[in-house]
Amino acid sequence: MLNARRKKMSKFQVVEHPLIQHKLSILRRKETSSKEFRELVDEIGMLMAYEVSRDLPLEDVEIDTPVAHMTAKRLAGKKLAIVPILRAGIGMVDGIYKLIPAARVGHIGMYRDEVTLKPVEYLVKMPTDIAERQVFLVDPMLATGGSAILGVDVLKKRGVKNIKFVCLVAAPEGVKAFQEAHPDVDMYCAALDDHLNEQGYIIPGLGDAGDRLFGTK
Ligand SMILES: O=P(O)(O)OC[C@H]1O[C@H](OP(=O)(O)OP(=O)(O)O)[C@H](O)[C@@H]1O
Ligand SMILES: O=c1cc[nH]c(=O)[nH]1
Ligand SMILES: [Mg+2]
Repeated sequence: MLNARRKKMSKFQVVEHPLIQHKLSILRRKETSSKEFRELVDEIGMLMAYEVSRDLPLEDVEIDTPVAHMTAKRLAGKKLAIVPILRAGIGMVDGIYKLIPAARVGHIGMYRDEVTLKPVEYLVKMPTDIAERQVFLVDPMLATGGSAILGVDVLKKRGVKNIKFVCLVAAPEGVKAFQEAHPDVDMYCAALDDHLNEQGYIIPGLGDAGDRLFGTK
């Protein structure tokens, strides 16, 4: 069940903004170079951040413009962190950072074992006050869901209570597994694709996001 029809299920939102959908189609094409791929992931990351940050609370602040005094708005209290799942998640950080420069960045290193498709954790580095921050956990791909689920486990183990997961391409299998494991974490993606193939790749997908970003393999 993909939507939040049951009482406790998290939100699952496909962000259908035309700019995101246009850029995603270029991203998927096999002819797209690593340079273009990096630029597009950066741009789509920024556009996704616009949607994901829509409900951030505001507070009043007194300011002076050159001609008058006014009560303006600023982001209230809640501190933010962007946490990419390495490697591919790194590609989404800068775009979000540009919009929210006060955020801190934590890193979770993980790769998928090619045979078992289970995630293997190799690095965790978080801001010391991560438990008090709202976290955007980012990774372009949600396939079986194993990496994102473990990413949220890592954050919850460190006391983080407010997490949103942001990806570009999701498979239905991964969405289902994620919602079952973490029904309290909202999910945002740019596309919900059809299925996983036998090697655990998203179909139609875009191939291996990490390899395309960094020109490996
Ligand atoms: O939902 P899952 O089945 O866990 O698959 C998704 C994971 O696979 C990819 O990472 P990969 O293991 O290729 O590592 P990389 O980013 O270093 O290439 C991707 O960036 C996700 O982290
Ligand atoms: O299709 C997929 C699945 C997992 N990881 C990727 O980079 N691509
Ligand atoms: Mg990879």
